[in-house]
Amino acid sequence: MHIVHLALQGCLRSHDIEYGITADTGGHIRYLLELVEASAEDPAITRITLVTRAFENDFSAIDYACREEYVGPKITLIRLPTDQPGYLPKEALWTELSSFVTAFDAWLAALPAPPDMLHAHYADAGEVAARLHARHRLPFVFTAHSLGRSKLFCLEQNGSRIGAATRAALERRIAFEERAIEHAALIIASSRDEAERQYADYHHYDPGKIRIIAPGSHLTDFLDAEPTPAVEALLHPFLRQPEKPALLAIARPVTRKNLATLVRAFGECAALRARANLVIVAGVRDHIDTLEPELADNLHELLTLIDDYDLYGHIAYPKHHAPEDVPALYAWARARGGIFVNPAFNEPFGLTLLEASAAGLPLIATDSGGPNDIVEQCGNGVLINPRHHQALAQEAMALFNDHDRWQQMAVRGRDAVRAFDWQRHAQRYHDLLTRLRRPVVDPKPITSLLICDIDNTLTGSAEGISAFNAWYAAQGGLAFGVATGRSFHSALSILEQAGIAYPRVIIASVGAEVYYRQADGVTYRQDTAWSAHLDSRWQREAIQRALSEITELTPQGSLEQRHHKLSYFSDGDSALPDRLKAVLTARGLKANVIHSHGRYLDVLPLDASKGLAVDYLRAQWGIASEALYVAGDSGNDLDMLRAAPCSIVVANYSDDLLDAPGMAHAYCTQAAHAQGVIEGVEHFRQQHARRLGDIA
Ligand SMILES: O=c1ccn([C@@H]2O[C@H](COP(=O)(O)OP(=O)(O)O[C@H]3O[C@H](CO)[C@@H](O)[C@H](O)[C@H]3O)[C@@H](O)[C@H]2O)c(=O)[nH]1
Ligand SMILES: O=P(O)(O)OC[C@H]1O[C@](O)(CO)[C@@H](O)[C@@H]1O
Repeated sequence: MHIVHLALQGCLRSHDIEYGITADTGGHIRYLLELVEASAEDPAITRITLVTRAFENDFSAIDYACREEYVGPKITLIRLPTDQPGYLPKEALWTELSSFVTAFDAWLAALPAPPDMLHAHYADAGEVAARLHARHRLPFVFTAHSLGRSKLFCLEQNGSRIGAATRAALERRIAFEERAIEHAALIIASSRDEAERQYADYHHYDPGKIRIIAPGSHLTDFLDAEPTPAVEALLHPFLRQPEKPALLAIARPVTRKNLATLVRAFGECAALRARANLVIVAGVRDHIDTLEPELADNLHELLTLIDDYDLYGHIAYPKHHAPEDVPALYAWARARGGIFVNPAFNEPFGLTLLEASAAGLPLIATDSGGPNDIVEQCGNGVLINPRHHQALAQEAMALFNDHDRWQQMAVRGRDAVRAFDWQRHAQRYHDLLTRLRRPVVDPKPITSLLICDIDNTLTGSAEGISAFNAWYAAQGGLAFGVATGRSFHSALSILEQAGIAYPRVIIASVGAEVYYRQADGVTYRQDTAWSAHLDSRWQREAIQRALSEITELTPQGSLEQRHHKLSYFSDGDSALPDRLKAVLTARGLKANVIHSHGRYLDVLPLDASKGLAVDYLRAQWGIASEALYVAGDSGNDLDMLRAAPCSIVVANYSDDLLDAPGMAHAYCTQAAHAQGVIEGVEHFRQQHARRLGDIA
């Protein structure tokens, strides 16, 4: 397979990236280079070409006009010249897109065969890919890296003065993103926040086309890093007591990264200044005033704040650093019991958080964007509102004052961050590309339907999953689907991670959403008729208001809240659901309340539950009730298990499922997890065959 990656902005080269030399030379370049390196290891990938724009420059000694650069044995970087010869920031690149497309067309025409897939990185490349798609029907994948709507929203929320030119540039970028989202065959997001919140603000948002594959990082560089004399030489001249713990930030000095709030947090908290140093690594520069205006303005603001708070001797802000200094910078901070801080107004994902975690630094990060996912998965930090500098200072002091907590976070982060792995990313990425190119044809017609819960029903045993996949592949007209409390993206992520066959249908968010797999075998389409049906009797705001007064309920994280699902943690009292229903009824409100695992409590429209969604599907597909199998293990599976005649409870069940009323007909398997599912289906098939035999 030949994959062509398009990435137009910033200073892209094969090695020694000058991060921060321009506002657009940042994480997307690291992401891209590390992705293609991992991608090239797969023998199925025969060739990878990175295509960018050639430009002349006077701000760096590197030649960015050179037409071709070797990146690796299968990887080449091609630079295509456009009408204007000089460097252009991403806001001005749109003027060159037409001539870039013309140059790309000529390059394409000279290839012996068209590439198998295009992959566009960031809005401008997304627009180029959409135009190429219109001409050549080349399928393309889109990775936004940072979405314009989230940025605009954050700037507005922050009360920043948005000039007419900035607004126009953002609106153009958003229009490009809309076109890329509309025409891409597949969108790769890095986090649930990005897939479910950031993309959701777009008119062409189509959740079924988005897959979350978290990036990796060259973690070993950071896991094994040690402080170096070079880093000491960079930092120590700034600091009166370099041995003190440090708050460390590494980010391009763009407004979105909000480094000024970090300086304010430090400058205004005397206790923090007494306790720690502040280290800000914000790109590389020779003269501030020769940088792009946004970078120069932000650096001027930082210097002014440093001066106003008189932070000399307490803060380091080196002018230069080499790529190999970066792991050593984190290690230097770890050796002093430091903390990594990312106070961005919005961070789409945040590669620095992976790097810091691997280096063993606890995190204080913005609660807006990808850090939600990273901190939840790694359990090694706290999220803060990036507008509240006092909260940042308080959290830092609390962590510095609790060495055991610091230590736990450091250990947990180093361990958990290993899940962010480029090899695994590349495997899932290639699998999706292969399926897009050669769709798997589903057997028709569907004669029976198996709906399984995911967690602890399908998952829980790797051998069980292999057996299930092999068994399912041999089933003719049986369609397999899942019904889960997870969101659609979270469900797909766990299925892909666990290596479970792609379901034909996904009933997500406890029955609140239904998605069907498309003919391409990869993407899904949401059932909008089901959503419209749920809308009719759902008063979300009023229900949420009423429940906010119930002290035994604590809302789950914001990503668990869906349009048709409100999720809480309960105090475990089994009488709580009935009390909640009474509270709602007293206000003329109605909802379905589902309690599971003793602590999760989901409030759904009266017409939504796993069971109701399964029944809707059965009716739609005309499946006979004896040909519908459902399998589950816990409380939120109860209503579908009760309703289906072929009801399978896997041996490892919980929530006293079998003692619940209406479950006498269920079959409890001997085998646990996915093996139990196979056993259950076979059991009901044999039972059915015996009955037919008896009748005959
Ligand atoms: O002075 C600096 C500043 C940054 N970096 C490196 O540059 C990368 C920055 O990546 P990231 O923290 O992810 O931020 P962005 O540059 O803003 O990258 C964009 O693209 C990334 C990849 O998709 C996403 O993770 C981000 O959220 C998105 O804003 C990291 O490896 C840093 O170590 C340096 O080496 N030196
Ligand atoms: O701050 P913005 O405008 O969202 O842009 C994000 C920037 O981050 C990057 O990913 C940096 O690598 C670029 O693609 C882009 O210029």
